[in-house]
Amino acid sequence: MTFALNKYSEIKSDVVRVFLGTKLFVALMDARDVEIILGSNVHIQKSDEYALFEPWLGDGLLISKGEKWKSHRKMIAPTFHSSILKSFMPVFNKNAQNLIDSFTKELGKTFDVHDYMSGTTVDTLLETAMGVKKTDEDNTGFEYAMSVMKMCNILHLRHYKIWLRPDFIFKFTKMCAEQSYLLNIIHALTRQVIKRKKENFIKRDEKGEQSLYQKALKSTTYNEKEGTVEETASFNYIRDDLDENDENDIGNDWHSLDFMIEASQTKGNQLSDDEIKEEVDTIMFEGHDTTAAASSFVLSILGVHHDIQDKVFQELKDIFQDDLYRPITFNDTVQMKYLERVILETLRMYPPVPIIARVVNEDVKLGRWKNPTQYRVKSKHMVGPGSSCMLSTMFLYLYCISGSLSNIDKSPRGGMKPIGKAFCVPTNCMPLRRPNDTPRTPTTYQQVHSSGDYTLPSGTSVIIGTFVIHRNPKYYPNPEKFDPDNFLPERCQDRPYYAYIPFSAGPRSCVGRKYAMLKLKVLLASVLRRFRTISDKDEKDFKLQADIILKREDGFHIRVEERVV
Ligand code: HEM
Repeated sequence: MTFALNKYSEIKSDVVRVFLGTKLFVALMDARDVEIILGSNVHIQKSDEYALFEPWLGDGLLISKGEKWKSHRKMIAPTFHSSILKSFMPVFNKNAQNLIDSFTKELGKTFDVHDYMSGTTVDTLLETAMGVKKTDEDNTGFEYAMSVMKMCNILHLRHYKIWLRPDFIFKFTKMCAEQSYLLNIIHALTRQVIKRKKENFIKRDEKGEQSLYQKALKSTTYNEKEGTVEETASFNYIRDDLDENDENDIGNDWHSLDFMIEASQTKGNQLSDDEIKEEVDTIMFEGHDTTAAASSFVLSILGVHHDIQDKVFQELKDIFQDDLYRPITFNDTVQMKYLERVILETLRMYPPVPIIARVVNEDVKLGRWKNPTQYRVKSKHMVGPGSSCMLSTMFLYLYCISGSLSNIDKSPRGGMKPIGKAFCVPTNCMPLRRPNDTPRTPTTYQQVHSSGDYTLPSGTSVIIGTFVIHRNPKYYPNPEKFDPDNFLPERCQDRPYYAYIPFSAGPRSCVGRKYAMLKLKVLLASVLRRFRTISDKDEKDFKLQADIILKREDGFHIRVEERVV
């Protein structure tokens, strides 16, 4: 990633294009160009690279397109409404306590915090979004998390080793058998969960219980442009854990999956059992690995910046006062302003989803946001054979995971090792051509210095490099410095909205972002009010792993010390 960033600093280009064979990829680095794509209701189709997820996620929300995506999104978005999320607070607190118990056993040792964050995240998701409780002996969360991690590694390898992409070749590899084995574990869990919840729904329906889904729809409006749900009335039937005796308390038995099942039975919604399964798999994948990476980055980065960690602790002391270890309420999380800035800054520097890709199905003019400037490339910025440019660097990190299936299990967290600079995209230098020219052979790339009047031809795969945009000095004056104050309101106000997109933005943005922020606050506040985290490595020595989800290749190793209060 650092390599990618250095290259970007050298090139200073807002648009970079690459031909892989006849396929055109264009990377956008200017927030205003990014807005043209992400902010649009038209360019919402994911690029072909997402197709490898299909055996796992089917045609779920992450990949689906057209009317199917639109209607499912509309159905699922209300299930992440903040008032519903409040009812998850007791589960977040319980899982935070489990995490603290695990950390207590690690006192004085160096350990990889990602292992714990990953297991906890799956358990929390199962219990909140899916409504499945686990017993103390139950290892489902961990087993599932490990399977997800290994599946990501396989997908990664197929992105990188393009000859493994066609199914007719892939099915003859050992990896295919491993994939089937892992998908069996993953899908068995989702099938079992759905079956149980459906039985519950039928019982509730027979008893004539009220329809929460209908109420949720009545109390919200769906903002199609932003893909978000807005509250039009209060959900007073959902209990905040601050309320002692709420007569509208319906208990904690309702979860996103219940809503989905109920929605599927509601007139006008077409949602088959298979479709529910696809959405459950999607939510479990999207909601797990991203949050585990984000929380692990926060804990290791605070282990480096002790002054910032002390400020977080001071804020927590001010909020909890004499009762430092009491369960965290939703109201407490609203007061965690500094911790929130720490999380936002971590997601800026280490966005769990470092790249987003879309395909445009019509010509798209960039640079509409300004007077078209001269379409130019400085010759010193041209890229010669065997050298690199920003987009190939992005591919480098997308594809630079080496290793065969045999080493999946050997690496510390079931991950593979990057081969770094050994990767090279075959290139040949070519003069800049107008967008509609036909590509030359075999693979070419070059950068356009500014987006100017550039037009993305229909069929282009558009790459949005969140990681690079988040470190652009145009938007963040000192981008390599971890500074939570980047998110003070006065600093945010002049920054383009699309210069900060850890959850993507626009109609296809992350449906679980509020859930993620709430859960991160509860888990992190619970850990940080009890322990001080210490990293023996400096931030500059963090080795970032080019993965579908951004991680540390060297592992998230920290030590924890109990705080003396
Ligand atoms: C820190 C945590 C998270 C981050 C950084 C994150 C980031 C993202 C990003 C960047 C996308 C767009 C991906 C793309 O266009 O390729 C996305 C989509 C999505 N996320 Fe998240 N996410 C997080 C947590 C969650 C959680 C907790 C859930 C659910 C419980 C969730 C569910 C989804 C779903 C269903 C989509 C697909 C939405 C659509 O295409 O309509 N995410 N997320």
